[in-house]
Amino acid sequence: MFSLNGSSFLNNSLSGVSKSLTQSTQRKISAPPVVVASVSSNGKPGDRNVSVLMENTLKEMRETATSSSSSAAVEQESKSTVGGGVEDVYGEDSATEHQYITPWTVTVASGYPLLRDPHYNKGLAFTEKERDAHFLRGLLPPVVISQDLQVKKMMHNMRQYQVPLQRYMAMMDLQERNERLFYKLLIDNVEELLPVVYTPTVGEACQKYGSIFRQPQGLFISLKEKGRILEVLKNWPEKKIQVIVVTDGERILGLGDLGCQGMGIPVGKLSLYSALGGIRPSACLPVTIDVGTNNEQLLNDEFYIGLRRRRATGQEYAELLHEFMSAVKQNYGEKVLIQFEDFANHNAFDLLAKYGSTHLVFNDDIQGTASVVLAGLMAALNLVGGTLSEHRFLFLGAGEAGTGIAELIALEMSKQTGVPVEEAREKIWLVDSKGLIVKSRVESLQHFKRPWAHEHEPVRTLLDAVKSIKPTVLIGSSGAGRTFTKEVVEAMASFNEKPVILALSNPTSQSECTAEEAYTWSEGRAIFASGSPFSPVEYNGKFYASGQANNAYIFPGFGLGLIISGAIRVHDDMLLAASEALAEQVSQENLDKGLIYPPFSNIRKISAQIAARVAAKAYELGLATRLPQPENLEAYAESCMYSPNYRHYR
Ligand SMILES: NC(=O)C1=CN([C@@H]2O[C@H](COP(=O)(O)OP(=O)(O)OC[C@H]3O[C@@H](n4cnc5c(N)ncnc54)[C@H](OP(=O)(O)O)[C@@H]3O)[C@@H](O)[C@H]2O)C=CC1
Ligand SMILES: CC(=O)C(=O)O
Ligand SMILES: [Mg+2]
Repeated sequence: MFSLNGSSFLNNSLSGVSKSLTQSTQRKISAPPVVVASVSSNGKPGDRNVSVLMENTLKEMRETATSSSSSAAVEQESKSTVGGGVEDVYGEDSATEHQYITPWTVTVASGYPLLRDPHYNKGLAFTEKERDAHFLRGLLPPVVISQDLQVKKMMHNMRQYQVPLQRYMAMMDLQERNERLFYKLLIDNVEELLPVVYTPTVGEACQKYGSIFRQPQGLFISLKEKGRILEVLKNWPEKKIQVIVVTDGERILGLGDLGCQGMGIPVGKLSLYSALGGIRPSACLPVTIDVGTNNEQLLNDEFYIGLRRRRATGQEYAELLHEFMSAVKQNYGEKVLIQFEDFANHNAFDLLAKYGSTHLVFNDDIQGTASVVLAGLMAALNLVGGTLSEHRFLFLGAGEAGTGIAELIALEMSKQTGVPVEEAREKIWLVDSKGLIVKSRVESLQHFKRPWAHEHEPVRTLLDAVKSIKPTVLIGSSGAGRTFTKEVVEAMASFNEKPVILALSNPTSQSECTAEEAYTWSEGRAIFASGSPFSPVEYNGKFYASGQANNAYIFPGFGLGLIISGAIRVHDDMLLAASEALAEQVSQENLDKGLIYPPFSNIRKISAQIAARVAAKAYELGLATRLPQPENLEAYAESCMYSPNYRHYR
């Protein structure tokens, strides 16, 4: 924990601040948009104590600068000329060797640094008045344009890039250059840009992260930092963190172990938290835990950015994760949301179980995916008829996504019908890489598969499982592309008037089938949605638009709901509430087009509704700490949402 280390630190550091601020305030006293501090390793930039200290000092020095009498600080300055030189400006010389001093740089972000500060930069949108007030004259060409025109220009430029990765890099550059413009662009063009900052392009970006790496985004916590994670957290410039998305890079989308290069995922997910869910960007912290990688290609890649060793496992892994979880709680408190993302299933379930009762944790792949798929199924019932428990479900893939979804469906069935969850599970079947999960395999199954081992003779292939189970709903969550073959889709279409087919695996290359395949092979009868987006498909002169069954519909609003209610734990009923809220947003017009998800263009409104329902559930369950409960949770959620429009600088 940062300590002022007695009064010597305070005195020495303040004398330096005094001088620097006196100079700043002489230059420009009015309204600095930001105070930037560069400090030694004991005083962290942005540390709450330091910030308060500096803000107070800044205020004090403004008064000092306008006062004709000499202040105590100035006296201190003039006295401290002991160690040589004309003046001991920063108190370096008057400090003994045993005292700590702080190499302060206190500046107002005006002029050139203001243009280089992504939080405050507005580029050509700085007004004439702002250009005068903030020393920007000559640093920008004469034209002043609106943020809307900047958006139009950026979109025009983006559309020139033919290669998706170039668009991704352009977006990342923009995020690093002008944060508000980045979010405005993303919010105003969400359907076009989601595939750029998120799946599928983010997958390619992670694969090539080492080569395209320019600026670090987020915190990298590796085994090298063991024993020092709290210290590392304090290096992050923002202190009021509300959401952390953390990965260890072992199961990045359906692309496998990408080690430290998985960082693209927390960065992408958090940009959606802000754009789609309205969480302030400064409250979001992307983290990658680097325990090595088993990806030989990366280990041999000279541009690889992570630890060049094989993955730590067992105690070594658990200890690092535990230190991280403890440090997060110590640094940010009980109510910071920790979203586990793209961990391999042999760690994901255990981490969720271990920290679910002590931290506000949410596994997006297990829980967020479950909630989004359940919502899609609730909407699909309007097209295919029947209740949830009147359908039969078959999954290809029995990992985090597959068993997570299956469990939430069973829970919802149980709530609707009153039958025990164990009985509800009997309507749900899963296939893994070894075939249908059946009772005779139970001993060799991982714990999360065991509840799904039903009485049935062994079945090796998906096609045989489809023929035997005759599901009404087929869900792909295997990460294995093109596994819904023509025969599989045709079989589904042979005994279902409207087969529901969800190809959840990401990115596009891993999708179990394409939209075109689903519609063509089912003769236009499939109700289809996929994890990564597909363009509309023409079949027999009719256009079919498929929806995107992706947890991006859920986690931003879900997280917002937890935050606005001050929830301290995640509960399954909150996932059900989120599913209901999302399903209700599917209009008759959407359904008429065969869509089981609403368009992303309306996502902020949808997120506010999800947030309101999740928050209401948190209050109902006694898990909310923000009291009293706001009367209108939806209006409250909307009022809390970050807006990327530029602010005016005085
Ligand atoms: N659309 C969305 O919102 C989301 C999509 N996903 C996607 O789902 C996929 C899986 O993720 P997740 O569940 O976390 O991964 P896991 O690794 O936890 O699970 C994968 C499962 O698929 C099985 N499997 C793999 N290959 C085959 C194959 N060829 N035939 C049959 N079964 C196979 C595995 O079998 P075994 O156990 O025998 O190894 C395992 O049961 C990924 O592509 C991911 O991107 C994930 C989360 C959200
Ligand atoms: C969408 C997502 O979380 C995944 O594919 O892992
Ligand atoms: Mg994921």
